[in-house]
Amino acid sequence: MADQTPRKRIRTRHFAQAKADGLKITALTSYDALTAQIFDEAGIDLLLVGDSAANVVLGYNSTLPITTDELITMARAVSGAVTRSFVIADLPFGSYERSADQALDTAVRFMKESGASGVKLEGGVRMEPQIRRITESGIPVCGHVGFTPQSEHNLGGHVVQGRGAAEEQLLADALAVERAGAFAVVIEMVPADVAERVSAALKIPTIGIGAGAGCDGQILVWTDAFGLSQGRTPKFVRKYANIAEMLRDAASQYAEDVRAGTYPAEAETYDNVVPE
Ligand SMILES: Nc1nc(=O)c2c([nH]1)NC[C@@H]1CN(c3ccc(C(=O)N[C@@H](CCC(=O)O)C(=O)O)cc3)CN21
Ligand SMILES: CC(C)C(=O)C(=O)O
Ligand SMILES: [Mg+2]
Repeated sequence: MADQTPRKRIRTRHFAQAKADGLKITALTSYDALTAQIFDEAGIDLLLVGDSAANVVLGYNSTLPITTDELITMARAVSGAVTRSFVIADLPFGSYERSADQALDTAVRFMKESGASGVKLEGGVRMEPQIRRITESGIPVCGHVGFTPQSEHNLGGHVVQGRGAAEEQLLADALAVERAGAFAVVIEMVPADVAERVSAALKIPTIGIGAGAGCDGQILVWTDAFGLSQGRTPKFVRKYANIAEMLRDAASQYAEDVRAGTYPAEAETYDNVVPE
């Protein structure tokens, strides 16, 4: 979608317009002000303060433990750092499943306390009441269907969704998200032909992750795409940089200079002249 030319703040209507015009939507996760400002300057349309922060920031092995308070702090940092990107935050596991009321309470907290422009939650048909209640309260919602990491124990691990007979359920889930009023939907780890069919069937844009090029946009966890995540990354990740190597080299160079006494040099030191 839109190159960097218009610096006007992105709104939900721009995502609808992008789909109508056949312009791809660009999205990345962000968890702090430093990366948010850089991705905003780079022209990324949508920044997701994902519960993947549980994995890539906090070092947990699933997204389940991260809390609403923790994500709100990160969402506030990201929201405050952008001038153009549309910022949404994940509703964490346990903060919306019980009822539409619970979901609205959590979504309202994000809007009041973080300055994000919307929220994302996982689930299709089963989350229709939640999505409807939040959108009817004036809060943009992004859905998330296919592989939904908060349900990984129920899904039996990181497993591709929507294959074979499961294709119809996936389509039903995506249609439910649209019917409930969402402005977009993330489709995760689904065969490319299935995601393409869902994208064609929906009026709202689809944002794929491991769902092929037929989606209306793409999202990746930034630490995966730019080489900061440790260990093996999912098959769908393309590595655009090796930030981990750059940081390691910079840190060991610094340590070497300190040990050698070559840092700090005189120019990096204060003299003892009392100012007038
Ligand atoms: N760093 C990170 N990247 C992500 O894309 C991501 C997260 N964290 N946390 C939340 C969810 C979980 N997701 C994941 C996590 C693992 C696989 C994965 O390991 N996939 C394997 C195949 C399945 C397996 O063998 O476990 C793959 O090679 O694609 C995929 C998506 C996507 N999201
Ligand atoms: C992978 C994306 C879609 C996500 O939900 C996250 O980063 O938490
Ligand atoms: Mg998430």
